[in-house]
Amino acid sequence: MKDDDPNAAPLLDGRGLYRFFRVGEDETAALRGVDIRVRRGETVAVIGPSGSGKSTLLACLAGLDEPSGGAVHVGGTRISHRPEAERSRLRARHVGILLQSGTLIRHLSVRDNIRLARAADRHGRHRPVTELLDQVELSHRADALPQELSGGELARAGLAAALANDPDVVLADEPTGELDGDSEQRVLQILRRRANDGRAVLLVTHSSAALSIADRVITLHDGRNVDERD
Ligand SMILES: Nc1ncnc2c1ncn2[C@@H]1O[C@H](COP(=O)(O)OP(=O)(O)OP(=O)(O)O)[C@@H](O)[C@H]1O
Repeated sequence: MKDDDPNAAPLLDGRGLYRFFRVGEDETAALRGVDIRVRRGETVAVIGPSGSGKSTLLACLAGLDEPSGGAVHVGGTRISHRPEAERSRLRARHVGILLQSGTLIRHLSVRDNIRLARAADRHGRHRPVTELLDQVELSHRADALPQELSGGELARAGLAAALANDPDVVLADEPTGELDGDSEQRVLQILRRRANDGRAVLLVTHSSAALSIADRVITLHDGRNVDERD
């Protein structure tokens, strides 16, 4: 099967995903049978109202959380329903994560944050730190601490760390949330290029600029996919 065959195995594959949360007597069904696939070369956006399950879905796809039912495969390997240590290892190998809250460690420089992200996958496809800094146009800020960066620089530093192991899949939760137009465009261009280079990108977003780089948009409502449009 060729990579450009629409039936080729997706790089990110979540099937029949359920996630229940129990708080006291109450049970919330955050996901109720979500199916999501992102193929090589694709950027897919997930939208939906507050509480529809977007963050829960992203956490399950990243192996940060376990679905109550269904299965997640990344790069052809099952990441769900494994011990935490194994999920961490697979995550470091296959997944780059960008969270709104940021993923950088405060007391480490941008350069050391990227090194740390690389070290998480001991045998991985490490990209040179200088190349990563260059790609996000932050070579001149390599020694800065995260809190010394502007919002746009911080987002790009997080992106460099997420790309450090050349992941098959990038999962991003509102990656351009607080950014002005120029910074937003720079981050989106890097993400779009990732997909064009044959990886897969999944974005949870409300931004129309971010939606414009997506090949497909998936809408969640009450923990279910309600439709899909190109
Ligand atoms: N750890 C948790 N414990 C209990 N309920 C949770 C937990 N995490 C999420 N939920 C519930 O699951 C549902 C989906 O939440 P989720 O955060 O995935 O939605 P979302 O679409 O990302 O929302 P938003 O756009 O507001 O961030 C909500 O009803 C939420 O209250």
